[in-house]
Amino acid sequence: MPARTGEQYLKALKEAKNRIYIDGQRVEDPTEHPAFKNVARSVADLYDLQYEKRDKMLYTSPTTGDLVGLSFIAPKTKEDLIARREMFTEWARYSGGMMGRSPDYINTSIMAFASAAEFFRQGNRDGIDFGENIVKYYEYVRENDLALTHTLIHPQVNRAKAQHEQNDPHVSARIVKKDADGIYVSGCRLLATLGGITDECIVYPSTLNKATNNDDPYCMAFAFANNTHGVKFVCRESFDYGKNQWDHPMGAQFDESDAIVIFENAFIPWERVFIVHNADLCNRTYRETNAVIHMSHQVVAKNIAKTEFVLGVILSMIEAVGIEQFQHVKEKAAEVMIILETMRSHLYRAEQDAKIDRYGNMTPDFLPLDAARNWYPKVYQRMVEIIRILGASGLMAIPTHKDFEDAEIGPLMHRYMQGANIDGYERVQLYRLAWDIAISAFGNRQALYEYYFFGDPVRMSNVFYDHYDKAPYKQQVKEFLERAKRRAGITSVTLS
Ligand SMILES: Cc1cc2nc3c(=O)[nH]c(=O)nc-3n(C[C@H](O)[C@H](O)[C@H](O)COP(=O)(O)OP(=O)(O)OC[C@H]3O[C@@H](n4cnc5c(N)ncnc54)[C@H](O)[C@@H]3O)c2cc1C
Repeated sequence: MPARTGEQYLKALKEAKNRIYIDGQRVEDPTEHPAFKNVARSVADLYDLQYEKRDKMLYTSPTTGDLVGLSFIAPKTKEDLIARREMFTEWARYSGGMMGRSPDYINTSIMAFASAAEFFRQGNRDGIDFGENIVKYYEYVRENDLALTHTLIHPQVNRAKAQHEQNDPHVSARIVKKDADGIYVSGCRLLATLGGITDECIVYPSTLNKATNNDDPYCMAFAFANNTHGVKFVCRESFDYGKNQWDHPMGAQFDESDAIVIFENAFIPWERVFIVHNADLCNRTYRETNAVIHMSHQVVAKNIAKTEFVLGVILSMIEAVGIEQFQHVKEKAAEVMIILETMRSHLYRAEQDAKIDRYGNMTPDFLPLDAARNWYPKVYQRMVEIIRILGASGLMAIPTHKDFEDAEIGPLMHRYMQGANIDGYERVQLYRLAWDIAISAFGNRQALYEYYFFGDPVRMSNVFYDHYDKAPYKQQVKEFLERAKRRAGITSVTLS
């Protein structure tokens, strides 16, 4: 089947009857429910965008010849990588980078997993070829253009203990039974962003939390349709308050929702299982399949689009209230410009230094992408802080559209909310956008998302440190000190 249209996506979501819960109630139809309908519409728009810009966003499927989404491509050349990045950028720009979980994020990972089928074959058992399973699943998702969410982490019960050591070892999702047809899973996993409105979910091993063999029952990778019997998605309360997009420009369109996923003896057929009872494979999955690199490529492209958008908001605010001549204002806007240019440099270096990996894919250089994904969680916090510093009271003097419509106070708002060269109506709309990025529940969730979505940045930085090639730099210093000793005519010091 060729790439989906928005209408096809919405129809499938409506018909799936996934078990989604919010605020103590089952959601019958997310395409009509106030917490999900607007963001579902945004995802539908992304699918439609693939057709509006088909030359940039679709490619010919190697198996069916249909035109499918370019985010699924297994890149073979640098041109493929660049084309894929341009596709990521198109989707990211639609939301100003505020939809972290547009489907391209997961699409890149299943492409990498399928390319690395031999990695999954290391876990083959009982006549089941896990490598074949992942290849077939990738092709199924690509040909049906499905939207996927994923869950990586165990519930936050007691982080000082492994899963098998927990007081209640049945909290985190685990394999409770296996038979000739598949596995049965019970327990809980976190945190499925977009889970309320996706077609399927993948349970992945964590990128950071390494397990021992004692945790084997928790060590698995599998996929399932969201309407699988025995699966529930419990979504957090919505930050889409049912307002119009003028009042809530972000929350009313892009609140992706985050869901707790609960399994109650859920049956997963073998063909959807990729790793079973195997801590060793789980610990190595991301690095050895290169999935983390392809996902980082999407993330960095998305974050460049996000930085462009935040910069645009900051520059518009500066102009709106005439604060451009102040030194610290320029300095702060320049900070965001420098973040943008630095992120671009990371991306371009990663693409420029890309190489064919052991699976035959043109794979970006991980080091600059890894640096960018370690850095952005911190600098994003600074970007929204800059919006707050430059916005000041303007971020609170934000009457709603209804205020502007009111016969009595509307004219007052037009006049008293005006900016340097801008009418009050337009200025407030701009500042409401800034508020929704930097102040609102939606905006604060974005900041938390950027900080944590790829894993705990503290532990990520430790992994970065551990893998970094430190020897050349220590050697340089050693040689420098040796030279100083030679020049000073010192050979050794005798301790008295
Ligand atoms: C908005 C949002 C969306 C997300 N979306 C998804 C998603 O779609 N899919 C998904 O799978 N996950 C998602 N996540 C989860 C994300 O992967 C985790 O938040 C991240 O891996 C950190 O894990 P945690 O939240 O369990 O924090 P914890 O691991 O519980 O950490 C809590 C605090 O304790 C510290 N800490 C805990 N253990 C250790 C340790 N061993 N060493 C050092 N410090 C430690 C951490 O530094 C942190 O400060 C999302 C998270 C957020 C906030």
